[in-house]
Amino acid sequence: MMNYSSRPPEEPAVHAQDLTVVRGSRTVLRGLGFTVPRGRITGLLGPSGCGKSTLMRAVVGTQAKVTGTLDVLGRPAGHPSLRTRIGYVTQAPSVYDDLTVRQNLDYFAAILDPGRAAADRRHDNVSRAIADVDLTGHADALAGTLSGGQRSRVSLAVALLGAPELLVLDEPTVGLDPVLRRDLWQLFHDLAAERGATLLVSSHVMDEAERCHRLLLMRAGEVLADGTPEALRTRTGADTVETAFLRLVDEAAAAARTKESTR
Ligand SMILES: Nc1ncnc2c1ncn2[C@@H]1O[C@H](COP(=O)(O)OP(=O)(O)OP(=O)(O)O)[C@@H](O)[C@H]1O
Repeated sequence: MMNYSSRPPEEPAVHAQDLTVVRGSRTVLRGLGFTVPRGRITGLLGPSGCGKSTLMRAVVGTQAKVTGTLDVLGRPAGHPSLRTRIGYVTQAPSVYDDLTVRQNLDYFAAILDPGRAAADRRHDNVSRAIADVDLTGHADALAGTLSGGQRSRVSLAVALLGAPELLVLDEPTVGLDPVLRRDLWQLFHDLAAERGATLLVSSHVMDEAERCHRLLLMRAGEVLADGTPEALRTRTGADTVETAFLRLVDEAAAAARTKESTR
C-alpha cells in the first residue's frame, strides 16, 4: 500500500492555470494560476468565504463547473487514476458514529485493500493510522462518543490509510486545543519529510501560516500571493504573515483603484 511517488521534486503536485469555478450564479474562483510543490506543506490561507474549500474540491475532482487547466499528480483533476493517490478530509468529519474508531478504519481499509490475504497488512495499516493521529487510547471507543476534534482525527486517519501521495486537508485544526494542534502540525511535517507526501492544508488562522513551507494567500476568489512565509514577509516588509496579508490586500485594492481610474 505504500506507494509514495519518487518523481522528481521539480514536477509540481498541482498546477493550475486560468482556473475558474462557477457555483450557482457566482464566479467563486477567478482565473487562478499557482503550483503546489511535491513533498512540501502548502497552506491555503484566506478569510472565510474566499474560496478555499472550492479550490480543494476542484483539486480532488469533486467540484462541478471547473474551467482552465488543473493538473494533479500529472493528470487532469478528477482523473479516475487519482482516486487512490489523494487523501481528502472535509470540514465535516465523515465517520460512522455507531462504529468504534478501529471499526471505522477497518471498514475503509477493507475497501482500499480487500481480501483475506491482506488481513495482516490491513491490521497494521489501521493500527499505524490510529497511532498517527494519536487515538490509540480511544481505538475501541464508539465514534459517536468522541469530541469534535477526536472525530476529525478519525477522518484524518481514514485519509492516511492508503498512504496517499497528496493529502488535501480542509481546516484540519479547527476546534483543537493548542497541544493537539501542535501535534497535528508535527504529524504533517513528518508525513512530508519521512514519507514524501504533499500536503495542501487550508486554514483561516494566520498563525498557522508560519508552520507551512509555502503559502497561497487567497481573497475573494483570487490568489493574492504565492511563496514561502519568509518571502511574503520580506516582500511586504512585515513581521508576521498576518500583516503581510493585510498589506497585500491594501496593495491589491490600490491596484484595482488605479486600474479603474485609468479606464
Ligand atoms: N453551493 C453553492 N452555491 C453558490 N455559492 C456557493 C456555494 N457554496 C459556496 N458558495 C460560495 O462560494 C464562496 C466560496 O466558498 P468556500 O466554501 O469555498 O469558501 P471558504 O474559503 O472555504 O470558506 P470557509 O473558510 O468559511 O470554509 C462563498 O462566497 C460561498 O458563499
